[in-house]
Amino acid sequence: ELYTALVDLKEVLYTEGVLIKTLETYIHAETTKLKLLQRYVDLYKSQHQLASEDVDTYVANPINAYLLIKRLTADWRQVESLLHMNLVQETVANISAYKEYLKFPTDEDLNGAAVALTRLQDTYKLDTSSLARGELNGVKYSSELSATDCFELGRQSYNNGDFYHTQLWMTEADSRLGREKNETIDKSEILEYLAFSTFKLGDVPLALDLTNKLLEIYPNHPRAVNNKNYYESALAKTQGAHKKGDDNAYDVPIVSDMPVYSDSLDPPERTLYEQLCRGEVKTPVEITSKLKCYYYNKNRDPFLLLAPFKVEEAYKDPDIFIFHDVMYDEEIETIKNMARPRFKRATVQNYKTGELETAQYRISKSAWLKEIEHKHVANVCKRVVDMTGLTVETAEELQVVNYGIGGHYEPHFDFARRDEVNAFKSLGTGNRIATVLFYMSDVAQGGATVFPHLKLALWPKKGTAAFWYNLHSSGDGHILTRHAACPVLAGSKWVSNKWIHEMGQEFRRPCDLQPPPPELTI
Ligand SMILES: O=C(O)CCC(=O)C(=O)O
Ligand SMILES: [Fe+2]
Repeated sequence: ELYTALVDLKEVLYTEGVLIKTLETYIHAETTKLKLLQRYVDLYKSQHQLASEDVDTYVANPINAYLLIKRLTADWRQVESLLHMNLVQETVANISAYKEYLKFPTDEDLNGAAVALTRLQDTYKLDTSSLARGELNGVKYSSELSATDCFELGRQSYNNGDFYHTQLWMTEADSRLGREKNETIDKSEILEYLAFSTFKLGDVPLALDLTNKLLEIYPNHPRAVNNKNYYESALAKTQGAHKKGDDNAYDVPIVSDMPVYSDSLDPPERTLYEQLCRGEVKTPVEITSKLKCYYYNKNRDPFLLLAPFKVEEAYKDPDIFIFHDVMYDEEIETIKNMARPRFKRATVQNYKTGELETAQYRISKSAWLKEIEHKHVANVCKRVVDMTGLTVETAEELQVVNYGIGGHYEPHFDFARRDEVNAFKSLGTGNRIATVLFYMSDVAQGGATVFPHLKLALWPKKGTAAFWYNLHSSGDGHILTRHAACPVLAGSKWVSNKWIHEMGQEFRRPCDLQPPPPELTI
């Protein structure tokens, strides 16, 4: 599960470096061996040539006789030992040994990275050709993808049953192949996947066309021959149906042309979420016109009188605040270094069973840090008290999160809903009353925290923190605090969460006598 965070990719890059060195060493040894053999051959040839010119004279000479025999005994043993030298075995053994202590990505990682790319493609509406050119939203970052790279992306999508992206990437592979001097993949392979995904998406005439193209290359391709027959009969049926006026045209499974990631988001929420991620939706002016920025010192802490918090209101009702410069670079470095070796793939609580499990809708790595472990962690927690006026006695430990390629967290609530099994029960401190979300990095592109119901996007800025109450003062969950972490498009995103619980806040945030409107609770 390397694709879940960028930190691990650095280790993979190191592995690649070791493999390059190993291969170079092997090639060097093999070249030296071949050069030596070449030298023997040259020597043998020149002597042999000489002998062949006048065989009788040559063998009659005792020195020549001696040399000839020596060449095929002592010298030949050297040649044989060179031939026996098994450099391949040695190299392969070395590489196997590396598997013990170097990080190698798995096929699951490859699939994860491919899914992440296609997710970015959808969320940020990236067109396939630009992506293949190494461009992300018009910014050229990486090297280009070859036809075979595009083909592999298509194949991964195909294996996931995602025919929409199979078609996109196989089409791109085909057009790239047409421009390649040294072709990196066989056209017939592309055509086979392209035809089948096209068929699955319901375009039988095009699938037949593509299959015919494949048959031009390999007239006896067994699967293509079968498919051609199948498509032709499907089309014949269709034409019959048309004549009969049957509108249900094709006798083929027509799958939806857009992939379905998770069933938890209703389509309008997904649309808003993605629009916010792309920065296409702005918070309504009725809200933004009421927002203020100010200096703040709730606890009248003498230190804070000198350096009060810089607060920016991001939303009103529910109130969402941005605190500027509340985590220092030194603290961020400490926290990152402590988290790195403990990172685990982030889990989510199964809503029905209460079990923790990994899920496609939350892809990141996270670790928990205790206050007692380092003064920097303790200072950050103390700051949370000053910022919020709440106690952190009952809060969870600091959760550090790193998002890698396409890492994201789809819309969710931080609090536990009434019908959730076991949520936070073992903690015995009540529900998550408030969230403080520290941004520990800037993000080159993507990675906003968005609140779809509020049409609000918070863009990560290193050292700032967002703060909001998840619960109404009645203790009911606030439906409008639903939020998400958009996929990271470029760069690496680091955040940490301090989740503050209900218990102990009785006098700090008194309960309201007025219950909230039912439509705002969940
Ligand atoms: O990373 C973000 O922007 C939000 C993270 C979040 O919502 C969470 O971890 O609960
Ligand atoms: Fe959250």
